[in-house]
This record gives sequence, structure tokens and C-alpha cells, in this order.
Amino acid sequence: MRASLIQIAVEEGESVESRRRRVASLVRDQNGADLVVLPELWTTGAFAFEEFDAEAEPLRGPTYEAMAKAASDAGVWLHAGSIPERAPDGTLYNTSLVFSPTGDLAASYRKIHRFGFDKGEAVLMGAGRELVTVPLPGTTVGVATCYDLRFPELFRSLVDAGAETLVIPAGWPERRRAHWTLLAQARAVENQAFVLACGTAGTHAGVPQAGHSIVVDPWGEVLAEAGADEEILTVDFDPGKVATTREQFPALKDRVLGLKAPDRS
Ligand SMILES: NC(=O)CCC(=O)C(=O)O
Repeated sequence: MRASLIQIAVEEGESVESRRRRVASLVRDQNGADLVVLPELWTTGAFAFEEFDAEAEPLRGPTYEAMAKAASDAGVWLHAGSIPERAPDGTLYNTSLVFSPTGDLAASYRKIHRFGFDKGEAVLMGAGRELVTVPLPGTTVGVATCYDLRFPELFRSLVDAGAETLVIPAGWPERRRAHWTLLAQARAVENQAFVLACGTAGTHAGVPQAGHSIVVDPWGEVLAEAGADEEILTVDFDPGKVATTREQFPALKDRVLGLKAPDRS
């Protein structure tokens, strides 16, 4: 299976409309890939909180239209990263879109863990509540977004739902780059799954982005890692390695569930 992670530079000098056209063209160029992955909130930038409201779109808005067409032009599965979605009731969500090679929407995922504590995304956007897996030929993809990477129980639930390849669009800052690579490897090792994590490059809203998109195999080996700038990271991997790793080192079967601390009251 060939995956291309498009690590887009999100800079303030470029309009959303021209970035959308540019990204559609980059996706169309990936017609030899099976799966193409884009980062989180690449239209606005994940830290451009002030832009979320003005740039929010309905699920089937301009980014949906452009990405559906790009996926079908290239004939690829496309995880189109996420958009600031405005739901019919007016609530904003950080929503990922996954398209099939015919340009049909295969899945959408509203980010569950919102970043910002008492500001930014955490107060401006609603939280998703649903796990999302997508069956692709040869592997089942589990979907999560950026800050979700810090919550291992989400990934374990995705694995319980059948996920073998974990795809994580992000807008991760340079300041916490060490966490990004460490957590991507941890999620791969503990879940014996591929991790494809695609971040942004550039600086927006004064926050330099980490880049360093990364692909990790179920044994925790880094198959490919991008640098800091805009880059297309292409990797060939064998999805069958998930089954062989889980058979040869069956740690997932040794889970002990339902543990409780003794009641000392
Ligand atoms: N957009 C995000 O979710 C940022 C997450 C982040 O910066 C972190 O977890 O650290």
C-alpha cells in the first residue's frame, strides 16, 4: 500500500481559497498512491482561532467539493484532514472528511478531544462523540485528530472496533515536537498498528508548526519522517504486518480489563 502525507505549509500570506486550489492540485498529483492524507484545519490553521467562525463551512461546502473532486481525479482514498464545520444548528466542529476514489464521502469524524483548555478550540467548538473506522481495501483505518493523540483509550477503542491503521491529521506546534514523535510511536507500539500522522508546516497565528509528519509500523519502527517544511512524504507499507505482529507478539490478548482499586472507605 502506498500512502502520501501532504504536509501543507499554512501561512497567513495565502488566502484560504488559493490554498484550497493549491492543495487540490497537490492531491491530484498523487495518482500513484492508494491513500493520501492531509493535516488538521489546513484551510485556516489549527491555531487561527479567530478565523474559525468566518471560515467555517457546512460539511458539504467548498472544501468538501474541492477534495471530493481531487480524490476522484487522482483515483485515491483521501483523508482530507479537517475543516471548521458549521453544523445546521450553528455549532462549530473540527471535522475530518474521508473520500473514496470515486469522490464519495466514506466517513466524517468530529474531533473528540478539543485543544485549548479554557480557550481556543475547546471553547469555540463542540466535541464529537463517535468513534470512526473506515474499511479500505487491505486495512481498516481508525481516525483521530491531533490532540486526540494524547488519549490512549481512544485508540484502544478504535482497535477494539477493528482499526489496523491509525490516521491522524494534526496542526502540532514546534514547541511540543518531542511529544508528537514519542506519542505517534507509542500509539503504534501499544496498539500494534500503523500510525500515519500528518502535520502542518509554516507559521500561522504566531505559532510555528512542527511539521515532521511521521509513519510508524506496528513494531514501532519509523518508516518515514518529514522535515519541518512543506513536503510530501510517500511511503510503501504492508498492511499485513499488523496481523503478523499481533500473532507473533500477542500482547493485545493479555489485556486485563475492569480493574478497580480496593474500596478503603
Ligand atoms: N490542534 C491541536 O490539537 C494541538 C494539540 C497540541 O498542541 C498538543 O497536544 O500539544
